[in-house]
Amino acid sequence: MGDAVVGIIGMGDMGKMYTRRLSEAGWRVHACDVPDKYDSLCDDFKDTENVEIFKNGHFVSRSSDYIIYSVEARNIDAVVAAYGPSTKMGAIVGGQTSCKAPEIAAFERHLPKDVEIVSCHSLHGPGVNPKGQPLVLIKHRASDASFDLVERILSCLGSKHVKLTADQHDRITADTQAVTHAAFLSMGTAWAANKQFPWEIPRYVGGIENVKINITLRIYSNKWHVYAGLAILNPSARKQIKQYAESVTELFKLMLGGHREELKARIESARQAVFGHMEKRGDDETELLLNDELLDRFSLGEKPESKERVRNNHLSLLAMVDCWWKLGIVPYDHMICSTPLFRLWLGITEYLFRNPALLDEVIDTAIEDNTFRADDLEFTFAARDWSERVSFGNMDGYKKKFEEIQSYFEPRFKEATKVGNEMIKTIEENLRSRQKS
Ligand SMILES: NC(=O)C1=CN([C@@H]2O[C@H](COP(=O)(O)OP(=O)(O)OC[C@H]3O[C@@H](n4cnc5c(N)ncnc54)[C@H](OP(=O)(O)O)[C@@H]3O)[C@@H](O)[C@H]2O)C=CC1
Ligand SMILES: O=C(O)C(=O)Cc1ccc(O)cc1
Repeated sequence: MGDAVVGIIGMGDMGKMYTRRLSEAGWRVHACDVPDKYDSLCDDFKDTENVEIFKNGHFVSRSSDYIIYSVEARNIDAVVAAYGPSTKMGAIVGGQTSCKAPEIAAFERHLPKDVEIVSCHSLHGPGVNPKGQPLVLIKHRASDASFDLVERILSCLGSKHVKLTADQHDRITADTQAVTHAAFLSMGTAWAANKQFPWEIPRYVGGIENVKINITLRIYSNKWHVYAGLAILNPSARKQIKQYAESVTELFKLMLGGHREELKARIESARQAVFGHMEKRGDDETELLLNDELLDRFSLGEKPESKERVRNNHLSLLAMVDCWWKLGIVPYDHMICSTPLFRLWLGITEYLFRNPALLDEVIDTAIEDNTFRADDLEFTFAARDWSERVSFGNMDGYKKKFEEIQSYFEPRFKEATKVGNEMIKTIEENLRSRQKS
């Protein structure tokens, strides 16, 4: 490989994943975490060729040609302030944080002027194979040659390079990530509030419900700071999450009031705005992202004996499409820059909205069936509460709530991660083979 040394500051899940893949591809990697983890990191990487662990970011910065900050978004300013001035003259610096506005601001504030800036963002978690997944690259302050070098270095991930500005990145990820997480966080909050493990209740098992359960558990098994950072530090995210909470509230009020025609008309307008273009095309691309057989395969619980699907009003999905409509978002426009969770989320909303019989059933259920009222009430409270914590920029409040619910679901994480990984892998393979054919 070339002579360039890659520096990684922050050896958490993402930093380690990058270090392993880059070093396997033959790049020399200089890495560090906080000084307390020096010994354990040295131990972890003692047999890994091409990797050298350093005590802190000064040593990494002064000796590396492309330095990637892979730390918590909320710490980015302090960490760049500490190590940025030690950057090797003429080196390139980037970051892996999920929200670029604060990262770029920190680079501009603290890096010497001779240092170039090319940032990145892998749009998947550390446990997902990066091959074929989108990797956003941001040429913020760099020559073409430096940008080419970064592309060459990161090409070993096998990801799809998506070139954006920092601003475009934040607007798209607010649509794809922040609001998607808000929906799943709210589902988990409602289940915990009602003391449910949804896979243990027969009416929750199967199809769309499997995706809801697996993704919710996947999110809660992760670190709070990832989700807090990308929601609270991204200025566009607040508006999306707030609209989602408003859509949930307004639709729930229509259901409670028994306003069938109004509910129906509103859902139809949202459907037209988000999925209407597909009806007009009639080509292969309009095939559904997900199907029954695929959706039914990944369950944490036993499927009930009776084949009959249990009705649900799917408030969380109705509100998502309502929210996209109100904000003028066409989610398919963001596919090039989407995460596996977003594709699954879009997959299940599409599954509902492009099936007229199912959508009619959902409306009937919403108006006539009281079985879900308690769940929907808690879900509505939850969506609003998450939105408020995000709007107030309340990191501590976010952490407290997240960790409380996390501990409720904790006993099932091991199994859920296994099933969730398998689900993502299979569904992604299915999507890929469809794109090829
Ligand atoms: N997890 C995911 O799915 C994805 C995350 N990201 C983004 O990547 C970044 C890293 O995420 P992830 O790896 O999951 O998080 P982790 O918490 O696993 O890793 C961050 C690491 O940075 C360390 N760190 C903090 N301050 C310093 C410092 N001054 N010097 C050196 N190391 C430091 C942390 O130590 P300590 O714990 O002691 O603070 C921690 O080990 C985040 O910004 C996240 O938003 C991007 C794509 C996917
Ligand atoms: O797919 C998702 O939305 C995830 O939850 C994983 C994730 C988290 C943070 C990122 O910056 C990118 C991907």
